[in-house]
Amino acid sequence: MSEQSPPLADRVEAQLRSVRDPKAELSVFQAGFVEDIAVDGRDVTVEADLTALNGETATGVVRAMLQAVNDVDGVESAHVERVSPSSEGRSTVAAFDHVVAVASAKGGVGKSTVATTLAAALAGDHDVALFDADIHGPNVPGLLDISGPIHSSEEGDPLPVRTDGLEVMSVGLMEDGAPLAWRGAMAHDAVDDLFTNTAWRNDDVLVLDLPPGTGDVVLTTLQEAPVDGVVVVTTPFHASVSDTGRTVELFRDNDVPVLGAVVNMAEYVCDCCGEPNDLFDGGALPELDAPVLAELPFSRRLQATPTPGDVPSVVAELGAEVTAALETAGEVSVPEHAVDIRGLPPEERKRRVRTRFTGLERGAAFVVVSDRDPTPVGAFLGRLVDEPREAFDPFTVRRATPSDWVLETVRP
Ligand SMILES: Nc1ncnc2c1ncn2[C@@H]1O[C@H](COP(=O)(O)OP(=O)(O)OP(=O)(O)O)[C@@H](O)[C@H]1O
Repeated sequence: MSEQSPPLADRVEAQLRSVRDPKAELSVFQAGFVEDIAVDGRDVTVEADLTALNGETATGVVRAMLQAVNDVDGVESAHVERVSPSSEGRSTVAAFDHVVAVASAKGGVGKSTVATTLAAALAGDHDVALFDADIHGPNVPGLLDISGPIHSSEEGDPLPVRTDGLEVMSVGLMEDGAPLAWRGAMAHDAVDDLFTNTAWRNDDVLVLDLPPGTGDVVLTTLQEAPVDGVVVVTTPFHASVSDTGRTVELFRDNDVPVLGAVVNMAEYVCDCCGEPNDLFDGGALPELDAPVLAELPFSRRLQATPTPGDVPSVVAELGAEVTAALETAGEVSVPEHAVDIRGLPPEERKRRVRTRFTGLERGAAFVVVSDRDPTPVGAFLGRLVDEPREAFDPFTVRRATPSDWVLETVRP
């Protein structure tokens, strides 16, 4: 605060405490909006960072602040200057403890609804950020009832919009609605730029709302970002579940761990009689090779703007399931007979593989768990038993987590 005229500055500050953040019911100080109060004679300038508020709300808060300052005895002129915060102390994607992506095989199944309500559920216990990577249909701002523009920090980094402690970034927050007109590389570069440079303050969990489908943008994002796992959203409709099954397979083939599935619009509970009704009459559904994390009903409550930390119980349960899945997503279950060479020096890796493999009977299963791609181990195994690589059948290598690979074969 300025050193000039402390008594007037104190009175201005006291008066400003009556101005509230209309969304959070906090004073503008508690909400962290007031950066500085400068008093020059009878002129007062309040510096305020209102980047967390949408345009209309911010204008209302500025008006209320001006009114409050003007009401203070001794003030001749009042000004409110909007300032940008600094990126200092903020982090980028790499800083998050967990990154969870929400995907769907097709559009319109409720992917963005699941992403936003999941973020709101997790926000009860964590500092959560939500990134809307859906270039052509960025629905997240609408679902959360927030709007842009996106502000930049003093360093020029894009700042997320804050709503009840949840941080949100979306191309849909850009002022002129440009994303809808973007195509291909331009759109991809814009999202990439936002994804890489957004200066987050929250750093526990980042929820990523992916575009629908399994196009290049989706796969590249999943492979480039430090994603712990994906939640896939489907409706309980035969074709939707089959498509989702293929999506799960594709993610696994591309080394993306799948945390589980959300079956959305599972049933509709009648407002009048409370009777649950199926919305889709598809008979028996195909098996999904992923655990079902939640079955969400079709409900008007799920169409309403979610409140971070205060979500319907079915969504809170989804949050708990995802939290539990994230805890184990970084772990790979090592079969008892596997050779675990993670973290070992090169010579020790070779020694363990040699000892175990040469001790096996023909036809016995052999499994290696490694912290790097163990494909070259195939040639080493061949030399050990003087067999060509083709003699190893089956021979599979899969990336079980972002940092664990599993090699499975049989001694020829
Ligand atoms: N469980 C539900 N109960 C009631 N309405 C729902 C539910 N899930 C989704 N909706 C509604 O369905 C519409 C589409 O949902 P949403 O935008 O989440 O789908 P999406 O899969 O993200 O779509 P897109 O493919 O456009 O990204 C929205 O109006 C949303 O409010």
